[in-house]
Amino acid sequence: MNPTVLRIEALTVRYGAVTACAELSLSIRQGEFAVLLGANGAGKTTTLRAVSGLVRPASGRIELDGGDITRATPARRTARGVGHVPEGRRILPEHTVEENLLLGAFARRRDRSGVRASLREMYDLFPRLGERRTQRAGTLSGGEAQALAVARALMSRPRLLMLDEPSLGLDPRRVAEMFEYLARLHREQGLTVLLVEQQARVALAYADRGWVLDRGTVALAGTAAELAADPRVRHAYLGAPASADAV
Ligand SMILES: Nc1ncnc2c1ncn2[C@@H]1O[C@H](COP(=O)(O)OP(=O)(O)OP(=O)(O)O)[C@@H](O)[C@H]1O
Repeated sequence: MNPTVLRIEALTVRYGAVTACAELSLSIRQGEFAVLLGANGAGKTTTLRAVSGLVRPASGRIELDGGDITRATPARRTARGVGHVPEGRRILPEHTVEENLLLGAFARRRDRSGVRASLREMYDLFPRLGERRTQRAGTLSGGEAQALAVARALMSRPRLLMLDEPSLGLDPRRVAEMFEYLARLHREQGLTVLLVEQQARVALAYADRGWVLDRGTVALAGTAAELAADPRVRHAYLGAPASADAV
């Protein structure tokens, strides 16, 4: 069995009086493609933010490759292999495509030849970014901007790539392309992926397994096939009528 890349133990995160994660525990093994599902406000985004160090947990523990990162700075976590594509992409519109990519490799900046090689890899993977490398990122289309956000996270050579709603604002064809691309990275490079996605059908088609969060805690866990067949998931996230599940 592959080693555990990410372990979250009894994570509690509060925003004032709101408890966003309530003793949440889950773990992901190397090379898994995992998905977090759940209604709005279930705590999915907060879980990713806690792993990348953007929110401070009230209690609990987060481990990466067996090492405690609960109190590490976000930069330290990036250097240790946490890649995060936040909701809304957060690319720098005034900077060029290439400058955005180089920012993703900031922790590796001394390895100039390695960074150059990664840039070439990204332009091979996303030829449109190569064509536009001297263009301001603000001029990219929605699909290209999403590709840039993913490529920027990959420039840090993450052990774990977390993506928050990567399908947001993309048309169905681009969503399929992006998932195909992630699946290829996962298959060919063994990249470990943790995805938050509202489009449960497409996410479960690509993921190995997942969790459904409810009020900050894991309500259901299973393989992607088990979740896709579960009446509660089918009804709440896959658009199946409740009556069809009653039999
Ligand atoms: N910055 C914040 N300040 C106060 N409350 C917040 C903040 N961010 C999130 N929350 C609250 O924490 C809870 C969990 O939110 P979170 O964004 O993690 O859920 P989510 O499952 O990602 O939902 P969505 O799909 O809507 O992004 C919600 O009740 C939300 O209103």
